[in-house]
Amino acid sequence: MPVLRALSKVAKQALLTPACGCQSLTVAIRNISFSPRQVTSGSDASFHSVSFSETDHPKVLITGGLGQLGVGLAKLLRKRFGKNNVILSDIRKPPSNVFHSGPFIYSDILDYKNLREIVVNNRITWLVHYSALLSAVGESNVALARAVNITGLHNILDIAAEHGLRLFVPSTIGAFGPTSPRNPTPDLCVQRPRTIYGVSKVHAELMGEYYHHRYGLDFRCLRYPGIISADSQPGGGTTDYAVQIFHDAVKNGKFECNLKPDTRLPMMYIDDCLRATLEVMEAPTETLSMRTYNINAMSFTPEELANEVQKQLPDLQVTYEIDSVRQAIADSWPMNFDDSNARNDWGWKHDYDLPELVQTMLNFIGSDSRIAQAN
Ligand SMILES: NC(=O)c1ccc[n+]([C@@H]2O[C@H](COP(=O)([O-])OP(=O)(O)OC[C@H]3O[C@@H](n4cnc5c(N)ncnc54)[C@H](O)[C@@H]3O)[C@@H](O)[C@H]2O)c1
Ligand SMILES: C[C@@H](O)[C@H](N)C(=O)O
Repeated sequence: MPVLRALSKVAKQALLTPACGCQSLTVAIRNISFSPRQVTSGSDASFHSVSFSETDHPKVLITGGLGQLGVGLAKLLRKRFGKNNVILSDIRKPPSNVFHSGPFIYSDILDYKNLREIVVNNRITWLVHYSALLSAVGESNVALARAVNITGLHNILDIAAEHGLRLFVPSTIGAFGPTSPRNPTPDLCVQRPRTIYGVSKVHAELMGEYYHHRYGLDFRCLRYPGIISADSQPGGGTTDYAVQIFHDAVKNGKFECNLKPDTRLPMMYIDDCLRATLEVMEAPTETLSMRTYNINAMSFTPEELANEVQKQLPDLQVTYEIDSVRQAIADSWPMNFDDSNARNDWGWKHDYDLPELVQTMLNFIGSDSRIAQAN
């Protein structure tokens, strides 16, 4: 007991003044008798208990890493920081190529103790929080979406604040709703989304910014548009059609679209999205005038995308069978995204517009299916 009391005293003394200048705070303790969930001051990562000066590179944990975006991000970060400095995690079993490409670990974000153990044992300094249920799948299981997207986020925020991590949480065009300005949608405006996904993402933006101002958490957030990738499948979103069209066009020459032909949404090729994520994580604190930024590349309708694909594959037949849930969601989302703050503050610039996107996707999927046919 005296040891615990002494440790508790040391821990209390270590509490510093939060960024807002208000009194030092201890975040609620979760089952830890002598280690208060303390958080330290300043809006920079420089106070970290394991700071970048102690290690050559950040030590990164990616949650929900087996979805559409995580594997690609791990590849990019491993190139930059070294294979063993980036740990992918998920609750699913990784395919063998992913398992053998670098460290993988089981992590359920609803298990706070397990998360904390991973962060401590691996001396994590950056946390990229990708676990989520996306918009369409969230509407089919609201209770699970609420647990993963909201309760899970609370665990992540507390772990990150307690261990002085730099935390990236993606938000989305889905964080806006029918009463937001839709063409274009600025960073700061009314946000009244009508999906559990959108509500949970607005909550994440606000909680992250609150922890930043109150406790000095180095929280960074980008609102991604719909992301289009060739080698990874989307996980139940409203923008999935813009990935599926390429696979169906190459394999069957036919595509049935579940959104109306004139549904305009902001979109981005995955390489731009992952690069933006790395860039905002590496941006010097003083360049960030905000903690949540819109980023964008292009904006198109299913009809415009189909026309561009048909320039390469003129025989492609496109029909429309509208999914009412997805259509209602899409109709409430931004048509165009104003990302001027990201461009001005930390130099965001996309590489892929619609023609390059289509060419790249067709090259990738075409060469993949040629390899499959040859085998
Ligand atoms: N893909 C897009 O178009 C897009 C656009 C905007 C924002 N985002 C955001 O980017 C992030 C990654 O998106 P994605 O497309 O890779 O999503 P995804 O649905 O493909 O993958 C999410 C992953 O989370 C995992 N997961 C679910 N419950 C979990 C739990 N309890 N613990 C740990 N992991 C769990 C799933 O197994 C899955 O692998 C998400 O937060 C998403 O909201 C994605
Ligand atoms: C836009 C994004 O957040 C995701 N692709 C979805 O449609 O749900």
